[in-house]
Amino acid sequence: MTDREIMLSAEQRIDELMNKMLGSDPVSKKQVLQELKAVKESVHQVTTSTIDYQIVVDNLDDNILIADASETILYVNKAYQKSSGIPKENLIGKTVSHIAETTDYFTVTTVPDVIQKKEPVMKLSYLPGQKNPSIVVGMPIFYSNGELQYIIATNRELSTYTNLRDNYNTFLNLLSDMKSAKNAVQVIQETFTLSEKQMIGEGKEMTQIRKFISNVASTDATVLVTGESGTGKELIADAIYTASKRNNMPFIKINCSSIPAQLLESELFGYEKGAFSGANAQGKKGLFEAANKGTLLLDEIGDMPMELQAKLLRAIQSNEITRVGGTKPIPLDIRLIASTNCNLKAKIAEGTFRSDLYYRLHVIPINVPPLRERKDDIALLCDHYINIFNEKYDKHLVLSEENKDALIGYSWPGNIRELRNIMEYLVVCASDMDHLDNSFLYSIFDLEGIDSYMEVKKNMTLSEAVSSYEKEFLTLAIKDVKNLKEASEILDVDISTVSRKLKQHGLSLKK
Ligand SMILES: Nc1ncnc2c1ncn2[C@@H]1O[C@H](COP(=O)(O)OP(=O)(O)OP(=O)(O)O)[C@@H](O)[C@H]1O
Repeated sequence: MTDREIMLSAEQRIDELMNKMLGSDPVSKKQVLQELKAVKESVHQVTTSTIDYQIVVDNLDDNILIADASETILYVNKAYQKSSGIPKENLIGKTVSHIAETTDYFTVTTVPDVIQKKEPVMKLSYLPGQKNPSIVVGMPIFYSNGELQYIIATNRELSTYTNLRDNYNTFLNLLSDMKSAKNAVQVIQETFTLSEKQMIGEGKEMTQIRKFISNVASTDATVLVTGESGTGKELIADAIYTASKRNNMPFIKINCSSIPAQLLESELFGYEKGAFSGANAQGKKGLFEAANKGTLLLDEIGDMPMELQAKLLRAIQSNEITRVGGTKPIPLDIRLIASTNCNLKAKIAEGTFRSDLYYRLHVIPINVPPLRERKDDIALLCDHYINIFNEKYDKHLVLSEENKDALIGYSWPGNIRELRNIMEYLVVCASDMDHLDNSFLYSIFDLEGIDSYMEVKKNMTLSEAVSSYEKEFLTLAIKDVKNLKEASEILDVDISTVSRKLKQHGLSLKK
């Protein structure tokens, strides 16, 4: 039985009892008491075992109005009275249409529509005194025989939903910021994970860098590694850490440009509890604290926001940090390595990098030259990566001397990262060719690197240079050409000349 049915049955029993007492049949006092006791028990069951829904609905934040099938208002909650400014005594017992006619509160009402349609109705309405529209919803409640019993009308300011959506978007943004912050940090606990990566290069530049690494590794001096992207700055930082006496302590690598600026400070320096909304209630250790006694690599330091540069400078100068929202300095013992592919001097000149920080970091500078300036290493690096990828993909690619000359001639704008990628591509895509033609190599080179390739060819006679240029020019010109006629049109020479020139340079059109 529902609570309502229990109460109705109790009411019915009391009526019967009263009729009995008033009727001609005599009823004993004992009998009356017994009956009343049973009624009391069933009422008690309802009042003690169920939630007092009236209190709940009274205190809901949504405006709630309940009307019956004749539009008569039966109930309004506190929120409704507050937002309408009409006390419940002026509403209860009146019809919705009457209130709509006599007050300006009901500009839009759903109750008559629900009565007419016998289905939920939703409308937008401006309630007096509200800047934003509200969503008004009317819900029908039916008796078990399908007759309309009540209409429950609720309304809520639309801004609540839009705020919710904005909060949700903020939450999503925060989540994606946190994800990118997580990816921007690498924590190395032991050296062996790094030892797989060999540093290749026997040329004078790499020999000097190796010597430098072995000299500085044992000290705690700050190192600033500069060089173009892909030249091996991170590998050098790894080598310094591996050879240092801190190699059994954590090595934390942070890519400053990948952590969203608004998170960088708290990621680096940590925060105290309650420092900002959304923060962990207990506060959090920053990466500086996590790297204590170990090594910290600040990669892409040139992208660090100016405000944080001041805090970083203080931390380096005083060997202590203060968490965001905190006042207590925390002493630290960290070996710092910074790296960048930016020209920090130029950044200082344009006012985006602090010169005092630059000089604090520039204690031991290591500049890694681009690959085009250490050509002696190119063939070694190619062989190194070809071996690695041959083994990985179970292939047997061998580069010819001619291939190596072309690879040495290329200017590698993406440096060793590009070389590594091209070697992987060759092993995967060209190891089944009978002969790896240089024209295939040119076709996968970055055009930027090919342009500079032309500039770097020195120590040649004019006719050698012309012939070499002609070959490369033809290689590029016929890259996407299907037949000799098309090639002759592009080059503006007759077909027999194209054919002769291609033969002379050992080139052929793509099948
Ligand atoms: N001397 C080297 N011998 C073998 N591989 C190298 C050498 N230097 C770099 N590499 C490889 O080249 C790739 C790029 O190196 P790394 O990430 O250290 O460059 P980076 O200068 O830090 O680049 P970025 O500035 O873009 O972060 C890596 O795969 C690395 O292992």
